[in-house]
Amino acid sequence: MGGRAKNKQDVPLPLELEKRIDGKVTKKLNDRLRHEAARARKQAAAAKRQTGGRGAPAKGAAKAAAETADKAAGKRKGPAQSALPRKKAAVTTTAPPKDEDEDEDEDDDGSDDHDMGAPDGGWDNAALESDSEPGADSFGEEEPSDDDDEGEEDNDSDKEPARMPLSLLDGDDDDDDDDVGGGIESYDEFDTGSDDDGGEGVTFRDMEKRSRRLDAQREEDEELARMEIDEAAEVVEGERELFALPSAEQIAAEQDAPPDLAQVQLRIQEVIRVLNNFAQLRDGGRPRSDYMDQLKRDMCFYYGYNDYLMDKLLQLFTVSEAVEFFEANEVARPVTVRTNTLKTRRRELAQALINRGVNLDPIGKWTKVGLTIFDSPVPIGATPEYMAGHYMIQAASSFLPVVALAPQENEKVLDMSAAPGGKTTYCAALMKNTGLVVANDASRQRSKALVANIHRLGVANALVCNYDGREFPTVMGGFDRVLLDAPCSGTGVISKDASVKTNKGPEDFEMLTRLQKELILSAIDSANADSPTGGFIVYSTCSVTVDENEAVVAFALSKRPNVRLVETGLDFGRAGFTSFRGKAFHHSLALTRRFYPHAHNMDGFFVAKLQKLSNKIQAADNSFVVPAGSGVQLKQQGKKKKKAQ
Ligand SMILES: C[S@@+](CC[C@H](N)C(=O)[O-])C[C@H]1O[C@@H](n2cnc3c(N)ncnc32)[C@H](O)[C@@H]1O
Repeated sequence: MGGRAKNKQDVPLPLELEKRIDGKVTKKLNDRLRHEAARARKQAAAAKRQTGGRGAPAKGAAKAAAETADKAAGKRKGPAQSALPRKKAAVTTTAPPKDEDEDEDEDDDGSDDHDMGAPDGGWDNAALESDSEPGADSFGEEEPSDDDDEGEEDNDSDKEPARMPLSLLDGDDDDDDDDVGGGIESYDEFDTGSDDDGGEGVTFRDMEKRSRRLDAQREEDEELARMEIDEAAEVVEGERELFALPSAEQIAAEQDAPPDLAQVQLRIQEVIRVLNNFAQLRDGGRPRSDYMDQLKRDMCFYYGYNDYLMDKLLQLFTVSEAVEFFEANEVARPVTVRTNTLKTRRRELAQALINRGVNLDPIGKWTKVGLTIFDSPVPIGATPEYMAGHYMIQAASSFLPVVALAPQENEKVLDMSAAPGGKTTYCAALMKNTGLVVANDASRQRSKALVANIHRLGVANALVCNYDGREFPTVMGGFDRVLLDAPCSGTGVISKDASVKTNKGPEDFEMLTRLQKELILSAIDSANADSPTGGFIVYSTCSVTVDENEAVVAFALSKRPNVRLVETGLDFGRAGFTSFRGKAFHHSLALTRRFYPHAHNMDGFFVAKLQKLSNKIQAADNSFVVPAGSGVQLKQQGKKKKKAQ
């Protein structure tokens, strides 16, 4: 289990690290750093003016201002922290103005910088937006104006950098902006005050002097503004080139060190940024595979997947979308219920639950029986309505195969792997308790819940049995519709069962896909192509891997040319893959539907609908094979028997 999996709470980052994060956080941080640098310079300029612009003292103030700004920006020298990816030019992008650059190497203590910024608020921007003013303000008060001794400055620079009290790290961005504005205002006031030297009356010459000083001041301000803009551009540009993959030594050191989730999360973002703009942001000649390898390592650790599954899932998505998928798997899907229309109507059920204080909404336009439960003061699996069978707690995705199957009244329907019965009972409801639903499941144990649900929901047209689905055609056949909600790896329901992340290896997928292929052939063979109303088979899984979905359906199409894919009737979801990793599937695979937690806010799911066109299969030698199960075979055998008699 990876760090992220163990600790779903977002990770507070040290300021030092926050500085490097792409996007909103980085922008805010950069804004803050620029504010601080500008404020420091302005304060230095103010100090300079205060001393009449007489060189040395102002220089000391400016240097101190720059030092404070740099410290606030986490600027440091010395060896990079072990195993941290180095960011080229990261320091220079937030550097103070030129006249202070000479001291850049001296102002670094760096030992405790991580203490500065670990925000309590976690991985949001709150703490980032807070902690600039106190340092800058205290700087303004603390710095002696007459310290221009280089030696002393050097010594000062070796001192422990002043740390901001943690209590001061809790402000917000607005405060920050206000204070920047406030700084400028007080600067103006201060400056105006300085003109009233000695309380002398204002003379024309004074006015000229003041005017010249104001002009000089304006020029200085404009220069500062230009520098700020240049600096901002430099930061953006710098960031583009900053990230470098860790060296082998750094990776080794990282493996020996305690896990650092924040660092890994940061690197995931950086690598994705590089991969998304590889030509511009790659590090020298490093190939894409180096970045992918690092990304996989980091994501396995951060999200807690084994290498095999990580590889498999990364094949499905762009790296950015893969992260969305992994993130969505860390969040529970909304609780949803299906109204049992054998006993009530959705409106009545909703009213009854609302009367109990339940906060709910319809799931969406695509279903007339689903409700999303946002919160409930009572356990939703123990209300009187639940006990009375007015609803089934059922994932929204689990409605989809039944919607696609669309069983009709008086039909004969097979649910080949039915336990615990969410789909069986939905079929029965759509069929208004008419016809027959054969609810089969190989597991006797799981069938107990199936039977219980059938009873609770008042299903009267179901027959429960426990065959291995692979032998079903030899047991019973001639179904109008067959649902195969196949046993699968569960990669679509990781938010419900995180053990999938680590407990599925190649042998599981091999075993499962073999079983799925055998089951789908059985499901096809159990359907009657001559059904006046049906002849349909729906194959579904709660997995997102291609092996268990498109590849299984493609296999079925190749082995059973008497079926074809048809529209599922689901007007959302993504089209299935028609090719994957160099392998082309039949173009009709686009008719299958994929659902993802990050895209559809429901469990990952796959739905394919097949129509059986004939009960016979034409063999290579042009003879016809009639597999057991369709019902036709029995008739033919009967005919043969009659002939023989
Ligand atoms: C995804 S679950 C079915 C969920 C069910 N359709 C529902 O909606 O409640 C897969 C089921 O397949 C059953 N199963 C596994 N191997 C089987 C086999 N060879 N034949 C029939 N059922 C099998 C499992 O016992 C499990 O209950």
